[in-house]
Amino acid sequence: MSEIKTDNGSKENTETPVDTVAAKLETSSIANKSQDEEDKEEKASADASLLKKLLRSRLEEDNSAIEIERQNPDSPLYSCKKFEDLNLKQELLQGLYAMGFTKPSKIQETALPAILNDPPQNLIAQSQSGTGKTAAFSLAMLSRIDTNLNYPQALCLAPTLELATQITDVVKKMGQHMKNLNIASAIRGNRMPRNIELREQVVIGTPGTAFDWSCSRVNVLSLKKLKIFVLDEADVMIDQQGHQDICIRIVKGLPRDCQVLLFSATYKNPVIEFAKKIVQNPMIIRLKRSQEALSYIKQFYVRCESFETKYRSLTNIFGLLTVGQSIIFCQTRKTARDLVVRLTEDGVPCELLSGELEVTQRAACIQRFREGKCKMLVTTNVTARGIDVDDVNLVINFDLPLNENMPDYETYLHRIGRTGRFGKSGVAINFVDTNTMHILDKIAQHFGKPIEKLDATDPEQIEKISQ
Ligand SMILES: Nc1ncnc2c1ncn2[C@@H]1O[C@H](COP(=O)(O)OP(=O)(O)OP(=O)(O)O)[C@@H](O)[C@H]1O
Repeated sequence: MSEIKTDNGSKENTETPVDTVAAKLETSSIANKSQDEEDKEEKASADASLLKKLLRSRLEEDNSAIEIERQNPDSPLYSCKKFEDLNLKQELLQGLYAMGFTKPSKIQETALPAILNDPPQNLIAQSQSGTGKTAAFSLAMLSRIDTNLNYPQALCLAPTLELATQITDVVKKMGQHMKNLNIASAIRGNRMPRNIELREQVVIGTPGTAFDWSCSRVNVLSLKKLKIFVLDEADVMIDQQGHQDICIRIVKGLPRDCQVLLFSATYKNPVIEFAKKIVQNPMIIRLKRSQEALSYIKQFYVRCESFETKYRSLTNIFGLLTVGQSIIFCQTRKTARDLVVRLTEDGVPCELLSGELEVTQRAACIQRFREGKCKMLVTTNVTARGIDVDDVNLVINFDLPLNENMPDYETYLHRIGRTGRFGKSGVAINFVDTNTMHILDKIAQHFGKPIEKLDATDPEQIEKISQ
């Protein structure tokens, strides 16, 4: 059962006869927006990040390789296999144990020795979501501050209020045994009286409010005594209007010896450029996603020139294959919605997961999928990043993942990596047309794995793919 919020804010049950589904989707508030607006994924990347955090149940560890770049050859380069070897304050170790952390994650093994060292080392770290970045910088902030001093010593910025709140929760948990630890939230709605300086040692918030508190109007947050500045979700940050400039202005106000750490889940060019403006002489650590999963996935492509032919191919495939759980990826919210409407009209049970839903509704939808209550999920790029389900054995790229008309390899890997997890076999089928055939070729080349042609009208071929 799913719920969709209507214009008047009331929630309705969408487990209704087929003919009303389209109408319901159409009446959802976002469905009335213009195409441009609805396909805009700006806020969606922050939402997706939050979604991942809400849904995450464990650390995402695989056989990723660490790549390190150092500008200062004197900075320490060793990996630390135990938290006990990091010279942490006892109460911080207790906090880690209370959180159930027994040993550092892969990114923490490499990043922590460098960032906890003296003199402080600046760092740019990139690894996918769920690999322990938040825990790493929370530990760094809590290690650097002196709780006997009542002024801000650590500042951490995240792109949205919700993401900042998630970080605050982690820092609170980790610092639960530290006496006199106080944390301030520099987020919208937290009003501060003018000219009364903050006494909290850690400040966590969003760029706009932090800037307001420090550089412009209220003047309650002095940057001058900060020992550590953390910028989280740099990739999401640059999607948010104006955040880049504000961050750069805040960094300009930091003392020279303030340690700067920047974290990002991706490492595309705009992120690198932004990172380099913020962080001087950084050590750069990147955790490269393992491509091992691809060995367990059979990849195919079907030539389809229109929505109609894609739809027919899809129904042929589902008519002939025994599918456990499947995810169908579309490029836009509109395509995803149109597809769900058609499938529902034809009596195929499926659910729509897209940016049209509130974050909590999305989390509930993914939860139903995880529990196996929903077997087929139709979704868009960004919103699907929180999905972590072990039983998906078929992924269909109704549209190939593109980034400014170029193949988006990372997203491709991420999408089809949803099948073939933990050595199970999976199938990925790509629908391509004349305009995207060259994109598929590039994807096959990039990963060095063949993508076989499939005739979706030939029952024998379809049956063979699952054997
Ligand atoms: N060393 C560890 N041992 C066990 N669990 C850990 C460890 N470090 C982090 N975790 C847990 O793993 C999950 C992911 O960690 P964390 O949120 O720090 O990752 P992240 O890379 O910051 O993800 P995101 O980019 O989505 O914020 C969390 O549930 C966290 O509590």
